[in-house]
Amino acid sequence: MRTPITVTVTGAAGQIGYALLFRIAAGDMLGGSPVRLRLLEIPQAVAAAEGTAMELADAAFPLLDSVDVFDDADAAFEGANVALLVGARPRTAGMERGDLLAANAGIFGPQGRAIGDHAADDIRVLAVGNPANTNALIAQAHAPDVPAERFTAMTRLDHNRGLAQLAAKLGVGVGRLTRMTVWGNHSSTQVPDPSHLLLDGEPVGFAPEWVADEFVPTVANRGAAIIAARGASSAASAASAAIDHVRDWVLGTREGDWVSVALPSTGLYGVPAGLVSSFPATSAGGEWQVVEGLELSDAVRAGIAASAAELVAERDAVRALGLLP
Ligand SMILES: NC(=O)C1=CN([C@@H]2O[C@H](COP(=O)(O)OP(=O)(O)OC[C@H]3O[C@@H](n4cnc5c(N)ncnc54)[C@H](O)[C@@H]3O)[C@@H](O)[C@H]2O)C=CC1
Ligand SMILES: O=C([O-])CC(=O)C(=O)O
Repeated sequence: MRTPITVTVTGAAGQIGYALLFRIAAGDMLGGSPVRLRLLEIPQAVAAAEGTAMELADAAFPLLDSVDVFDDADAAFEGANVALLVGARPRTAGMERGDLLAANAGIFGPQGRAIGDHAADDIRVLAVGNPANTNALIAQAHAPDVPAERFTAMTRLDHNRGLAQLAAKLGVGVGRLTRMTVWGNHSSTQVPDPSHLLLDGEPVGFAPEWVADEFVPTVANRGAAIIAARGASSAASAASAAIDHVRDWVLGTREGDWVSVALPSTGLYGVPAGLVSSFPATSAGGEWQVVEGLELSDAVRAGIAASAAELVAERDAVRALGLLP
């Protein structure tokens, strides 16, 4: 039997956690490797996480080696090869963006430190909890001994939402489409960009008016549309996107395709170095490589700059609160 891979999931008793854990345990994320799950929750939600652990046992997944529940980050990240940071402080009525950033810095800073102190040397981190990009940056800044590029944030749901809209527009299955791109922050300033899309390997053009007036707003506001329809934010689709992100990172992206990943910028495409921003990227050998040299329209270039400015403002707000080392 292959060596089990240790996966720590925070916010395990939440709605994304409930969808995510069963997919991981079923073997959807790690190419058939056995998995050890370590679940982190706040003390009030530990009982609920224990209940989910009981259900995971009852599903009798052949690849599930063990499930342990913790309310202590140091213990939860011990030996972790993959960390899925899903638990976050949601925005509540009357809460300013600065309050939200501060509350989450109080979660992601200590978790970053615990990852640096306790995780395995090959740790790979995906921040899902919002504001995901800045939460990834905060965690990364608290783990200086871990290579910065091991900290990523999730824009794969936006990427997949974009693919779904394009497939519907073209009247084809999503499996025939490659090279969708999302740039920037996982927020309403994100830049969904279909300009490099291929259908069966061939370029497809879209009217700039349709892209600007329908496609971009539909993808960027899809999270809010789901909340309006469901009365709760996207959960199973978010879990599915997290599975896609980690699977592609560990096992590699498809030949000829790329995906959207928020990772620490090296300055490419004018995004200030260090910000965790979404780029088109391929993965091979367990490492993301940003796709370089793409030609960008003026609209996309301006959108990337505006989304980067929002990320700078988020970073500076956290820094001003003394929450970045
Ligand atoms: N990046 C993306 O594309 C998406 C991100 N999200 C975000 O994912 C996050 C989770 O969403 P849901 O599962 O629907 O929320 P939820 O509220 O159902 O669950 C969150 C869980 O996190 C736990 N938690 C809070 N603080 C924690 C801490 N310090 N350590 C461990 N656990 C902690 C809570 O007890 C709760 O069980 C939210 O921030 C949401 O906005 C949601 C959809 C898409
Ligand atoms: O909008 C939200 O609150 C949840 C989210 O990040 C998304 O669905 O993209």
